[in-house]
Amino acid sequence: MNLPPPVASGDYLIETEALTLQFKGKRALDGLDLKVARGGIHAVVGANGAGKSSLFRVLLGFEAATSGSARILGCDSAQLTPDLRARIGFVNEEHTLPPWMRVDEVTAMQRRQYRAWDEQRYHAVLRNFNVLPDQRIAELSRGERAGVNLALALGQAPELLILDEPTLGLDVVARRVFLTALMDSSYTGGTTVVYCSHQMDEIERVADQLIILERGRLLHASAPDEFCERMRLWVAEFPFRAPELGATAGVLQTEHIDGLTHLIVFDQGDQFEAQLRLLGARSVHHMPIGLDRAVNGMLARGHIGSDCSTPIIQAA
Ligand SMILES: Nc1ncnc2c1ncn2[C@@H]1O[C@H](COP(=O)(O)OP(=O)(O)OP(=O)(O)O)[C@@H](O)[C@H]1O
Repeated sequence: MNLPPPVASGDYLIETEALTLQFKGKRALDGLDLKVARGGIHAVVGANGAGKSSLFRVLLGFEAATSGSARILGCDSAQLTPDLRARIGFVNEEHTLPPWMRVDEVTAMQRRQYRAWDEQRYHAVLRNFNVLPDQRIAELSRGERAGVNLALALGQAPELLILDEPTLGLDVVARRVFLTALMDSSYTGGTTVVYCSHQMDEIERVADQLIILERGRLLHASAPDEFCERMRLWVAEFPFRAPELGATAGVLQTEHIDGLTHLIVFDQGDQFEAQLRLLGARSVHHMPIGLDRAVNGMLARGHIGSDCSTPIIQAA
């Protein structure tokens, strides 16, 4: 793999410190400390309104932080030069391309603008969409527009690619193509990908690093497998009334199903069984859970509609 030279400040492509973005009456980012190392695919997840898009907007210099710092490719986000911008690709859910331009015109523009333009990579993605060169952007379907956007971003051969819910509106085949292209550009093209999505199946497939945001703060960061290994589904049978377990250490979510108590639990070892037995459980067993359920359990506790909105864990 042919990696570009390292950036300043260790080899973190993204670094934020106590980053806060305050709107009237709302705090989108709340003292966020985040480091994203070079290489791989980093998935940012969080409930609606957790601050994912706000983070991207501040990092790319589209929005000024209220306080704290945000650095991207070693440079203050508020001071990005055209040269640095050329090393960053960005795809957002709105797929904002000039609607009046033809696909071939937009492509020619990008080809001129980016010195590292990779024609092969561009066509490898675009050929999966039924897009004609003389079609105007406004005439494309939402999914086709997403495809053109991604092809353009990957053709740019960026050092860092930031994608804000890019697969919204894509059909299953297009989504697979998209994810394969992402993995290919990360593993063979040396692009570091930072990707935000609500699709856990996608993240499970492609992500090397999972970053969980909650209300503008970092709740967790690790490899997805590592995160799942720390989560367990415990199922206990209480012959009499099940005790209230919501406040028990590690318990993220409690459900009562067919007379059994189901608990999603973080970072608790075998002593958790003894704890449940002490509380009167007759039978207890546990099993691993997938990423979807694990993230769901983690986010449910701090969710805006939840009874318990205090985060249970700090960032790893
Ligand atoms: N211009 C704005 N004015 C006021 N509040 C805003 C503004 N932009 C974002 N917010 C608020 O900041 C919070 C974070 O928004 P953001 O778009 O970053 O969330 P998100 O994690 O991307 O959410 P989603 O998953 O729903 O796209 C939300 O509560 C949102 O209402």
